[in-house]
This record gives sequence, C-alpha cells and structure tokens, in this order.
Amino acid sequence: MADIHLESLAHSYDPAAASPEYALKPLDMTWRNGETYALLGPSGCGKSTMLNIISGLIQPSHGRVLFDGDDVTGRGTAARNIAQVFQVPVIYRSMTVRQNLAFPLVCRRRKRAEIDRRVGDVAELLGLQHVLNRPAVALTADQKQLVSLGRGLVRDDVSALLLDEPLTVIDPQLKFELRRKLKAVNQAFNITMVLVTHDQNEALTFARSIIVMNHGEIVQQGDPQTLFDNPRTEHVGYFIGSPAMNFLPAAQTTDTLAVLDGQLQVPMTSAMRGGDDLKIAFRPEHVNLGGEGYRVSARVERVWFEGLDQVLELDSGGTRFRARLDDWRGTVGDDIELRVMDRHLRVFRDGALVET
Ligand SMILES: Nc1ncnc2c1ncn2[C@@H]1O[C@H](COP(=O)(O)OP(=O)(O)OP(=O)(O)O)[C@@H](O)[C@H]1O
Repeated sequence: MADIHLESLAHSYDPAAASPEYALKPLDMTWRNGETYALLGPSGCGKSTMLNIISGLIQPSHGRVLFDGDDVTGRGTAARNIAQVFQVPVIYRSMTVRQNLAFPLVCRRRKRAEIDRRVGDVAELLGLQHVLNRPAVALTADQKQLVSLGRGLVRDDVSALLLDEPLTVIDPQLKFELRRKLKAVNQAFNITMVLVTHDQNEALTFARSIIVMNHGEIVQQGDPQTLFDNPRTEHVGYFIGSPAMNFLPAAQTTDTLAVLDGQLQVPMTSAMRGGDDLKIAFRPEHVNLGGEGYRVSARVERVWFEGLDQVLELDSGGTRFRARLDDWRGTVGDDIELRVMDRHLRVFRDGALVET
C-alpha cells in the first residue's frame, strides 16, 4: 500500500507529432493511501488514460509516477502491485471460482493454508462462499465481476485497486450492493480505490474524493458536498447534481448583476467587473415555495418526478430555470411564486466561479 504521486505528468498518444494532442494535460496530484476516489467526466476526457498510467499499462509521455516516493514510471503493472478491474469481467474460464480467486497467490507460491484463509475471507466479504466450487463460466455477469474483483483483493500487498467502469455489466439493483461491498473492502483492508465512471451518482455514493475531468484536465477535486455547493466551473455545476445547476445570463448595472427581470440581484464586486460572460447560478434544490430568499414569479412549463421530488421547469420573462420541490401541488401552466435562497447564489465569470 502506498501514496501515489503523479509528478509533472502529461500524456500524448502521439508525442512525436508536429503538434501533439494531449489526452492528459500537465498535472500534479497525490492519491492518498486508503482513500476512495472517483474519476468522473464525459467520454474521452482522459479517465482511462490516467488509470492506465497509474497501473503501468501506459507509459506516460511526460513526467513521473511515484509510489511512496519510489519512481515506478518504467515498471509494469505486476511490479507495481496494482489490481485492476475492467468493464468486462476477466475470469479464467477453465477454473472454478475458488481456483480463480486463489490464482494470484498460487502464482506467488504462497502456502496452501494462507491461500485457503485469504480465499475464504474474500469469498465471505463478496458473498461468493456458496459458489466457490462452481465453474467460473457458469456464473452470472455480476458474479463474474465479483470474481474479478476478488482476484484483486485476495493479495495483501496491492498498492491500489483500480476500477475502470466495473459496474457497467452489473444489474442496476445489484450496483448499490456492489458499491457497498467495495466500501466494506476499503474499510477492512485500508486499500486505496480509484473508480472511473461517467455516472455522477456512482461517483458521489462511492468516493470520499471526486476528481472531475474535462478535456484531459482536472477541473476540480473535492468531497461531494464541496462540489455540490461550490463548483469551480460551469462544467462541474452541470456535471454534478440532478438536475444540473441553473446558470442564468446576468445583466450588469454599475452596482449590481441581475437576472429574471431584476427579481434576483447580487452586488457587483471588483472580481466580476469587466467580464463579458457573467452568470448568476443556483441549484434547483435551493428554490423553495416559501421561506427566506429572493421572491421570483414564474410559470410552470414542465414537471417530472425524480425520486419523491418533482422537478419544475419554469419560465420567468423568457428565462428558463429549474426547481426541485417535494411539496408542490399544481399543474403545468400555473403561475407561481418561489423563493431562491440568497446564500446559495453563485456568480460565474467566463465559465469560472467568482470567489466572494
Ligand atoms: N490508444 C489510443 N491511441 C490514441 N488515442 C487514444 C488512445 N486511447 C485513448 N485515446 C484518446 O485519448 C483521449 C482520452 O481517452 P480516454 O479513453 O482516456 O478517455 P475516457 O475519459 O476514459 O473515455 P471513456 O469514458 O469513453 O472510456 C480521447 O481523445 C481518446 O480518443
């Protein structure tokens, strides 16, 4: 187990090109031992490239990978003691589940008693005891994925467990259960886990630290609450939260920024001045039917359920925004009055949060 440090790291799949494209733009970051991380971002933003550089499947075109200060950049996956689980389960088809789980320890010539003990522990943790003697090919897709995972966990020397969209093949109802098991594994073995996903719910329910990526860059890293309350860019505001944050183009006067025909205003600060693209933003969760905040009148244009809440798409003077409410009784076409909580208003200038 180790702290993993990426030092001045960048990666181009074609570094010799006249003007190379970078799948990962220059970055420095540390992955702390025992922490749970999620790499979250749209398709093609560089998540798998980052994961494969940590595991040693890809040599970075620039920079170094350090495990507890030791430079492992030139070493392969086996030498780094990394366990990696992919989207599609990898099982040894001719073996039983027990033999699959034992395989990494057999290869390392561990003693029979140790192998039996570790296989038993992992099978119990993952709920695979009752299928240990079955042929692995006879399992369901999600059980096979548990076997892939178990093979990574059976060793006591792994530096990190890297999970590249491993829940895609899993039945939606079992995803929750598997995430719970992964968390139990993290706690039982204090093993660093990095989950790659483009599903924000998966990221937010699994990891203590979320790394949001876009176009080969880390745009923000933080715990779920920080990303929800203070997204540093519009991209994070759109990507985290369902429905996405409301971003309303603001009109400027000398002293204020205003949206919704002046119903909602914030004082202009020096950091906001001079920007072409100024927006006032707020979460649909921070719009209520009563209580404190700016009074806003709007017409209900559309309504749909998300869980027990209703999401209202509203129009106020031609500007659309959304509210997430648990206590609304009405119909499409109603004119209603809402409150937007002032302490949750954020201002974005040219796509970036204005710090206040
Ligand atoms: N082997 C490769 N050769 C050339 N370009 C590649 C290769 N693998 C990935 N890329 C490019 O690098 C960029 C990042 O890809 P990567 O697979 O890391 O993204 P991702 O966020 O994991 O995407 P996805 O969620 O679709 O798996 C993309 O533009 C992709 O086309």
